[in-house]
Amino acid sequence: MSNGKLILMRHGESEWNASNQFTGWQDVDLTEKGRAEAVRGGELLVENDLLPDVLYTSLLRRAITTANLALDEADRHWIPVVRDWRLNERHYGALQGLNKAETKEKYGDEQFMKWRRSYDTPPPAIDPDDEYSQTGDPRYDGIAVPLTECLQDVVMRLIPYYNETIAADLRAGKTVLVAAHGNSLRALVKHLDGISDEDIAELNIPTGNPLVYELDEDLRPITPGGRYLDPEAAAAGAAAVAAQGSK
Ligand SMILES: O=C(O)[C@@H](CO)OP(=O)(O)O
Repeated sequence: MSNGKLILMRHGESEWNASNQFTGWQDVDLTEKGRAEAVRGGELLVENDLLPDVLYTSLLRRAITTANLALDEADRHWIPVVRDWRLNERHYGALQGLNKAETKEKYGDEQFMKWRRSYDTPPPAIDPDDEYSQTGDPRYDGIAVPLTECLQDVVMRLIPYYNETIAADLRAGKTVLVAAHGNSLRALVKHLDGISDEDIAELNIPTGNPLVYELDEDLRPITPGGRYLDPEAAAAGAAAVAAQGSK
């Protein structure tokens, strides 16, 4: 049997994407534009004959709602769902809730980019009593809720999980939809494409645009970088993410 296909989908535009705030584990909703992106994502799945057999999501509303809207559009609302905190966005520590442009202005370009895109420098830790901390949130019962994470931390929580669960479904020939986040998907793409710790800084994932990977017998991408179902919108979307922080 040939391997299944892996479809990665970042959630549609969220309220805090629109207001340019660091989000991380904060559970914000989609905007109307984000909902429309999710529905368009579902249409693209149908147009490309890519109907998921199973859905993996984070525990965050923006990914869950994006998947629901896309799957409803594709008439695949009924497929099995696995939700796991390991697909959550990178925890943004004490930056959660802060405006990106103001943060860049206050700390300068270099520090801003280090916090946003360096592989191994986490932002300052959040106070567990901060209004934007997730400590004590019942959905994370039984796990050590992070107070901050760098991308390397996400790789270390996510890739073992991917290897045990999603990879097994792919080997069984399933078409797998992963609805997740900018930085958790950057961690997964880094692993799939073997991107270096330095080069991953340049990779940005657009909202609501399915990215499809066909995989060989070792689950390596047949086409490096995969294929966005709407490549033009993906290029514009990735450039917009890269430019966040500029006013
Ligand atoms: O705020 C966040 O959680 C992420 C994704 O929206 O932002 P960035 O692209 O700056 O890492």
